[in-house]
Amino acid sequence: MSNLTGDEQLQKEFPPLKNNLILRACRGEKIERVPIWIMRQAGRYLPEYLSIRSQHSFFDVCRTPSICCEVTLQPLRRFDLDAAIIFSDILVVPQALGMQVDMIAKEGPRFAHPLNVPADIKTSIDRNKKASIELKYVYDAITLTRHTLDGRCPLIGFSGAPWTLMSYMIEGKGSETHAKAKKWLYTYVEDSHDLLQFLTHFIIDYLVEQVCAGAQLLQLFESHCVRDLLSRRQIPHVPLIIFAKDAHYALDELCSSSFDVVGLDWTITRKQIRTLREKYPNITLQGNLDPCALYASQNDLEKMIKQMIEIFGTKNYIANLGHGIYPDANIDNVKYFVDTIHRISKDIIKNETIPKIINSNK
Ligand SMILES: Cc1c2[nH]c(c1CCC(=O)O)Cc1[nH]c(c(CCC(=O)O)c1C)Cc1[nH]c(c(CCC(=O)O)c1C)Cc1[nH]c(c(C)c1CCC(=O)O)C2
Repeated sequence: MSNLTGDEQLQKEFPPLKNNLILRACRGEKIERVPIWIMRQAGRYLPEYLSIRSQHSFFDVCRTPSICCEVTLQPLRRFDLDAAIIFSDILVVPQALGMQVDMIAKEGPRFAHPLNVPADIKTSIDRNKKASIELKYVYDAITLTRHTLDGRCPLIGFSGAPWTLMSYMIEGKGSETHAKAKKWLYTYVEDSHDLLQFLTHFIIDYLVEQVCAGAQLLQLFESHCVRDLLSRRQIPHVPLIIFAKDAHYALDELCSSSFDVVGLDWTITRKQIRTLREKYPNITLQGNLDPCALYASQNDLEKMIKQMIEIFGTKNYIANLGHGIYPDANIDNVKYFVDTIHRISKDIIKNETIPKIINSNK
């Protein structure tokens, strides 16, 4: 393991951290309230984000550190969040490798030339590209944002996982079935393996550089099947979160791999959560409120939040949605979600400690 954690980051003289709740939750330490952040917390449900997007394209926002920093901090001005996540997208990686990706309004990302056959890898991907060079704008944005945060809370870096990225590179856009990408796996076994291997190395360099630039946690997005790709690699010591959407069949694998935190999507049932809690008491779980719960009345929302905290418990837990927030989310309810998680969990933790103090005085 590299010794990067404290020392190299300190050389950048980042301001001291005032709120390390989420880092403590990742380590299963004592916390005074449950930490919360929201997937896609910077995004289209915020008018101030839409205002920036009316002047800059999506990838221009990602590539301009000052604008990226501004957008990253927007949700923190409104809500009492316990982490910031650097504004970017998982598809900056295929871009860095030489593929053209455009963000089309109301449709999502589109690749100009997706991979159709293995021969396309040679023409579309430049294997000499280095994550440290091609994605420097991300590291600059991370360093600037960490300074601007002024220690308010930790900054999360992220990447798409290899199979998710490979799937996008082949499908050329989001896909329900991933049939084209899965067909590759069966038809071009060696080429698929080789591409995944290459992406794995590139992504690990990318994550390491993000930590060097100031990222204090990392989240890996794997929208499909997952295998533990990081265990033997040199990721500097920051907590690693895996969020694997639709991975209900792989939860055991995720919990027994080398991740510190397993993010659960909103379809994971209470029964499954209870089982995971019993089997893996030292794994921190993250999630998993249905993003649609934000459409509910605050009364109903509070009930759902209470239930969620009851099932997850307050220890080894990071509250979040079970998927990225939707563009039509109700902003008042987002604030209510964040504040209610804090309020309810604070009360529970207080009540848990009072009887112990009384007992110890006896
Ligand atoms: C698959 C995937 C992508 N991007 C991402 C994933 C993995 C998570 C998941 O499964 O949703 C991850 C992502 N995308 C974005 C972030 C920023 C950080 C954050 O606030 O969480 C993160 C972490 C910004 C974004 N990425 C995108 C937007 C909206 C684009 C816009 O501003 O026009 C944002 C804020 C666009 C995007 N980017 C992607 C899609 C499919 C889309 C279109 C769908 C949509 O519109 O929500 C690829």
